[in-house]
Amino acid sequence: MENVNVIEASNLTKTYDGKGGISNVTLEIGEGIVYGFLGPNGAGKSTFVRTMLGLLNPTGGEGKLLGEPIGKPESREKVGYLPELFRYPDWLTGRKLLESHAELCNMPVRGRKKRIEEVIELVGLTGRDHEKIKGYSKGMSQRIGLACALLNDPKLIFLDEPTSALDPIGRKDVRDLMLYLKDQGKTIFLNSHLLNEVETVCDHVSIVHKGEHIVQGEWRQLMMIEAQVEIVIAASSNQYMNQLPEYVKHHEKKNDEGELTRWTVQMEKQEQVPALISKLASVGVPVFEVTPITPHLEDVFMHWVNQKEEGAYVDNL
Ligand SMILES: Nc1ncnc2c1ncn2[C@@H]1O[C@H](COP(=O)(O)OP(=O)(O)OP(=O)(O)O)[C@@H](O)[C@H]1O
Repeated sequence: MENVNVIEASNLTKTYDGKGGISNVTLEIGEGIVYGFLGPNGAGKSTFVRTMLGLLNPTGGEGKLLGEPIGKPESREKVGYLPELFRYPDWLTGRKLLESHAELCNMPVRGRKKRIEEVIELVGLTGRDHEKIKGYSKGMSQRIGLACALLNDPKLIFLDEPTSALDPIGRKDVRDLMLYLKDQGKTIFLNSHLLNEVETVCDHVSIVHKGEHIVQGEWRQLMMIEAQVEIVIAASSNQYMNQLPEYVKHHEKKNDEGELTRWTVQMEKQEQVPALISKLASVGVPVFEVTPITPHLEDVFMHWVNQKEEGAYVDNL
């Protein structure tokens, strides 16, 4: 099967009287990807999504959803959207809201009831769907919003900060739902300011900051901002650790564990890790353990923001 891009943006820009918004976003997202659009409040995430959905007119560039130019109603036919701030008529019950949504999106009458049951179950509102939205908690409101976004069985789903109003259990439920949708082959575009949320569910990530598209790539690769490892060696080899090769930027003894000692060693690149291990082995240092140290998520984020500010070309890793 031909691999079609589900989302395409080319220098897409939307500013408000020349200010704010988001500028020059270029990206391509294939089918079945969970894509994280990560940035702090005000970075331009909602502006980008609303522009892609044709709710705002771009001030520059182009975009396509499922092969159709943005702005055309066809581009939205198989798209679901959970806005960040939404208000539904709260005198309706959850079920009535879904029924009116089914009407709005022209769902065939046959099969509607079944689909409504399905989404109610999917978002965990079974048994609460006959209650008025007025009495829903924040978490339940978010769930009914998700149910609306999924009702038409979309191929592509935009979720704008879907867990920001939720407690840890609610967050986990939404995360599990995203993973379930991914398993179903859906493409998900997730706006989030939560590093940890993006890390848990997204394969690919864009980092956005102050209206700028900073970097994009596989999250695994974006995380490799430095190569830091913990090494456990025989205590008798400690002396050698003061004569490490030049590419070792920093090293520090963590603790003594009887016959063994634990060190942290920092290099510039991941590729230098095997070289260091060979070097240690070649001079007879017994290495018992080498464990990569994952950088803090905040450090990863700031690393890429600083790179951009220093003018480095960091697009498309
Ligand atoms: N309608 C508007 N008129 C003027 N400026 C706007 C408008 N909407 C957004 N902005 C500005 O554009 C920038 C990006 O806002 P946007 O809401 O897209 O960011 P965001 O990353 O989604 O943040 P948040 O998660 O807080 O909504 C901000 O500086 C914001 O003040």
